[in-house]
Amino acid sequence: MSFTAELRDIHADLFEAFWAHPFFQGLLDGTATRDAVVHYVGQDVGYLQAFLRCYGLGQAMAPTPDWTAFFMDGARIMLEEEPDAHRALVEHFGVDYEACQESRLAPTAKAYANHMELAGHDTLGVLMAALLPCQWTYTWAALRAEREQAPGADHPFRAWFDFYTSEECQQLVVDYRRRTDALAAAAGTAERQRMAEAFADSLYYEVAFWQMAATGETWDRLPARVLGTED
Ligand SMILES: Cc1ncc(C[n+]2csc(CCO)c2C)c(N)n1
Repeated sequence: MSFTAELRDIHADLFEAFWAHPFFQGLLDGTATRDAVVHYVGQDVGYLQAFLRCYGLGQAMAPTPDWTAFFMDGARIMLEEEPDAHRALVEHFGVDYEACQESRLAPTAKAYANHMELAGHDTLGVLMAALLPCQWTYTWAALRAEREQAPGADHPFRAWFDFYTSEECQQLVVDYRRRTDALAAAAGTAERQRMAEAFADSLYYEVAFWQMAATGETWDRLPARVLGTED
């Protein structure tokens, strides 16, 4: 079994938790609240900028022109296409995408961004393993939603589904996995271990990011799960 197929198996529970999280289910059935969605997108703008910096760190480690092109193309897609998917989420609530960016990353978003950027100062393999869950979870969950719930053409978040289920995004997952598998195969035991851990941490943070949105987590407002007021 390939390195990434094995990680997918080991962490099937986290993929499931990502899918089943009430915030994501709320995006699917259209019941997500305005506050949660605006907080999510407001935080995600900063997260995406950290992701773009990681593509820069990847560029700095690119061993071949093919790798340079991979990171350049990834950054281009993020700059040109990803914002549209997110614009649809907030515009449904009459909120301007450009206006909703929050000035400070909340604890969970900041921890995730820091984790990815630190991986970008390790090896190319560790960086790729840290970045992979981002593309994989979103495209996997959006395809599953299309398959199981068939959100209609009039779904308020149609552009979100269209982007993450696009051929381009599906191909990115294939490419990410192929590259990560090749790096894992060439890595020694210690590096492969750090790759596995970087992947697991990012996957965990993907679920935690939904939770941050749902609880309105910020530095000033502790989430209910910390305050012990969650029922
Ligand atoms: C918290 C969070 N996780 C994942 C994504 C999705 N995403 C972010 S960058 C990117 C492109 C990778 O090449 C993708 C698919 C998001 N928007 N926010």
